[in-house]
Amino acid sequence: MDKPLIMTMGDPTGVGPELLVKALLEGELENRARPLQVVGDVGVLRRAARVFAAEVRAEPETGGLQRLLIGGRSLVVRPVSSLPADSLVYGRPDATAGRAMAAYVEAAAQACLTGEAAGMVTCPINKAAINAAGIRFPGHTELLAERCGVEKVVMMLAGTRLRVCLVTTHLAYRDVPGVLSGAEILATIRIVDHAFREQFGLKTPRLAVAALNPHAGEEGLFGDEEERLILPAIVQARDRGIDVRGPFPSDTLFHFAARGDYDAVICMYHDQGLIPLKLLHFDDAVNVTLGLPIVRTSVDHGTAYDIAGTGTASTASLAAAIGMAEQMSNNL
Ligand SMILES: NC(=O)C1=CN([C@@H]2O[C@H](COP(=O)(O)OP(=O)(O)OC[C@H]3O[C@@H](n4cnc5c(N)ncnc54)[C@H](O)[C@@H]3O)[C@@H](O)[C@H]2O)C=CC1
Ligand SMILES: NCC(=O)COP(=O)(O)O
Repeated sequence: MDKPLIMTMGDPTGVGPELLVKALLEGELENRARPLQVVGDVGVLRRAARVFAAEVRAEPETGGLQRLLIGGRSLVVRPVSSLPADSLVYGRPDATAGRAMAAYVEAAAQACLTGEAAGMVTCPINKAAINAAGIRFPGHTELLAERCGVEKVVMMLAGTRLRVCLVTTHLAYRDVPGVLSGAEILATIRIVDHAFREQFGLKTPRLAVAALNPHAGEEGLFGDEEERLILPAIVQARDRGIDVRGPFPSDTLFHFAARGDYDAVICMYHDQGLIPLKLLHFDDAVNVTLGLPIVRTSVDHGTAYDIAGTGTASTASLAAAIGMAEQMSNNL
């Protein structure tokens, strides 16, 4: 049988569990290229089913798995926690919930690393809660890099019109200039170029690099990172045969990328890339970790506490993340 894709349930107090149930009830998890499994918590998924007034029946399954029939549709679950589902409060994850959401990620990564699973698709976690549980990572991206033994990975958020790839990820804005280096920028460009060729089938990816400062530094008047760090990295990448241009002022670059001039924009920091991306693709973008030895995609959004438990969260990003994981796992 085809290896499964594993979906992690995410924060039990966020929208992750109900998104999985909603996608199941919408038929989104059926007739996929690969079988799907959820790593999570049966009690929490039962609670999520109640949001949609869906009946749940449990059926025996082998190999430590459990099969839930939710509204008549089948979901295979790897139970990793047994949280007191009915006393969890939406938007209030404690350290126990933090430990559980990290354990889902660890279990899925392990299944991918041992070759048992073809890839993983993650639902959102709360970074503060996993840290409260003593798991010192700012996000999936960094945790997975460490667990896979990879020094550098790249967070990419991808929509049909725009893809953004980040040189730096989860850190305070004031720390960005100090962390940026020519080596990090070059490594990011190389990982993106390699992943596009090998995993996304682009023969010659066309990459653009965003400047850090207004007007790309205005000849040094507003900062020198462009001349000192970004341009030398681009020159080195071009010497290696990569089609990469820039640094371009970022106020105009995303417009040109979104109209199709480039396959991806290399961005210096999180919000530089995610603001234009979410403006265009709030519902349906996918978060992908490039440079891992395993396939990992994710929804592009967070735990959405303001609507958790209402059943209104959109499943579009989850569906797109599953689709992209299927595509990437076929290219392994
Ligand atoms: N991959 C991950 O694990 C991610 C986790 N987070 C975590 O999520 C938590 C909340 O982050 P926020 O910045 O508030 O972002 P958020 O994405 O959770 O919410 C921002 C706004 O978008 C709406 N929204 C989010 N997803 C939606 C969906 N599927 N359908 C309809 N509306 C949706 C929310 O209701 C909210 O109004 C934080 O703890 C953060 O660390 C955030 C992003 C990614
Ligand atoms: N905003 C995107 C984001 O924070 C993704 O974080 P993660 O995938 O590393 O958990």
